[in-house]
Amino acid sequence: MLQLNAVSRHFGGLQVLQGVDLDIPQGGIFGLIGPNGAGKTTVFNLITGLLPVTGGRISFDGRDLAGLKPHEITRLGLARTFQNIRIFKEMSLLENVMVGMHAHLNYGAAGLLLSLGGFRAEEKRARDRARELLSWVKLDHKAHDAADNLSYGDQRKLELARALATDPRLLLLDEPVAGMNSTEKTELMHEIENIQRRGYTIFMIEHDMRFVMGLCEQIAVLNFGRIIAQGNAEQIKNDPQVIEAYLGREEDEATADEEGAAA
Ligand SMILES: Nc1ncnc2c1ncn2[C@@H]1O[C@H](COP(=O)(O)OP(=O)(O)OP(=O)(O)O)[C@@H](O)[C@H]1O
Repeated sequence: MLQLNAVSRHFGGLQVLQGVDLDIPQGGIFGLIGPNGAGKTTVFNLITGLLPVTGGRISFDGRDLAGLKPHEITRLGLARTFQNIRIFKEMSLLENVMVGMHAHLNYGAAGLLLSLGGFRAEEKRARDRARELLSWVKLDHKAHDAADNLSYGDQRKLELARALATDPRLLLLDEPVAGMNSTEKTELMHEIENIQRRGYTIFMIEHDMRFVMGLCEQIAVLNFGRIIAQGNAEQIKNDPQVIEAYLGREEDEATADEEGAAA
């Protein structure tokens, strides 16, 4: 569904991605992991058109995305959430999701929110759909609350509902469980599985190993801008290069923390 072929990106002299090949198959849940600064968010920024590639090719359903603007890529059926939450805190949850829909309606978000007369029928459809999407992440009972009042975990879920509002076929999630407690993580795991069962393809970046390993059928590992391994959870856990580059580093940090605490 989504293919990256020999993709590279540099920022001045800093080579952040080199020869990245990825193939995200339709219908699955695919994970991208790697140490801090490996280049994961840059991969999403290139896919969604926020940054141009400096080499290689990205295609979605066989269509080259080069030169397309972010909103044009969204219209092709590709949506994302961000590592840093980007919701409108002064708006209700329902309004936040409805704003996400405006790319697919015939008039702008402002008209939608002001309930301009001739748009009532379409507005009702949008509202019903927004409420349905909120129910997918178990937030429909808070539809009229201000987004500002949500816990951090619920704000992440709201972002997910808003991304779904653009009617994507592929959903990119950038660290969906960052800041969530373990109950929230378990709930989100089920909600993402249900979203996948509804026919969506999911591609996520996530640091939480239990979450990634529990949810993703395929996982790719990025280290210093290169894909060093790809496989299922079992293969990734046992890959010596991954252990060295990623899991090993965590153990080093844990050991250092223990030593620090003991000192
Ligand atoms: N717009 C930019 N300009 C300059 N350097 C950038 C830019 N975006 C990212 N970088 C650099 O590229 C490298 C990779 O960053 P990126 O955010 O893609 O990593 P990441 O794997 O997502 O990290 P993390 O897990 O910490 O979020 C970092 O060294 C970062 O400083």
